[in-house]
Amino acid sequence: MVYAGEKEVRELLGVYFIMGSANCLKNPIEVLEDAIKGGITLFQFREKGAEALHGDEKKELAKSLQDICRKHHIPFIVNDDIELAIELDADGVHIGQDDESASKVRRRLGSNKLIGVSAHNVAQAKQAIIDGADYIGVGPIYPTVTKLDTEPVQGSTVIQSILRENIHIPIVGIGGITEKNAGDVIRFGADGVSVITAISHAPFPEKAAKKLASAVKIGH
Ligand SMILES: Cc1ncc(COP(=O)(O)OP(=O)(O)O)c(N)n1
Ligand SMILES: Cc1ncsc1CCOP(=O)(O)O
Ligand SMILES: [Mg+2]
Repeated sequence: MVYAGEKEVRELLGVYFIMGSANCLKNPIEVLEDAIKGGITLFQFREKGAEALHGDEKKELAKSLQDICRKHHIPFIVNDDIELAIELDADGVHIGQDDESASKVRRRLGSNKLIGVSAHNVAQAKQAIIDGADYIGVGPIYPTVTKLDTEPVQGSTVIQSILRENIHIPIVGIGGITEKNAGDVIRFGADGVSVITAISHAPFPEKAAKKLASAVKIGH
């Protein structure tokens, strides 16, 4: 998939669903299919944590989820695992400050893949641009129980300081985002919201994704 540019990336970030097998209360394939029906715009495969799959099992799940994404024209992003992303010809990767450097990843993936970088302050946002990132993930905006090793909760502060400095890069908020606060995250200045629990733990993931999509639309 080749990305036309920044406007398209901002639109793709709208409702960015992140999931691995450990996050799901039911079959991840069903969860993803429901989330797509509900209107997610981007998907990240994040197979992480004590219960996560490894090796061939991880790859097989990734391929099944990628097939569903392809069928519905939803870009498929891989978290952390650059080798897997290259092997599957994924649409992109998301990396954090402790992962492989974004500039190296850009050189490895070439110019037509989407690269997201986690940024926790203005300096990291500026560096992400220099390194060739297409978007930054900023968070945790609210308290989250999904990731234990996070930076302190930021609320609106980091997004607003990035915007105040006129740093120009698509931004997605992450951490503790629900249908109730998603609109606020957009009003802080984010282009979209990324969620794990709000969709993967919802009794009806399709409904949850629909409500998030509508909150994001209203927030804009
Ligand atoms: C969209 C998005 N934003 C931030 C993150 C977090 O990445 P990272 O800091 O590398 O932490 P892990 O997800 O790897 O535990 C993300 N995955 N996606
Ligand atoms: C991966 C990640 N990075 C910062 S917070 C977070 C977890 C977000 O999960 P949830 O939407 O369940 O709070
Ligand atoms: Mg990471």
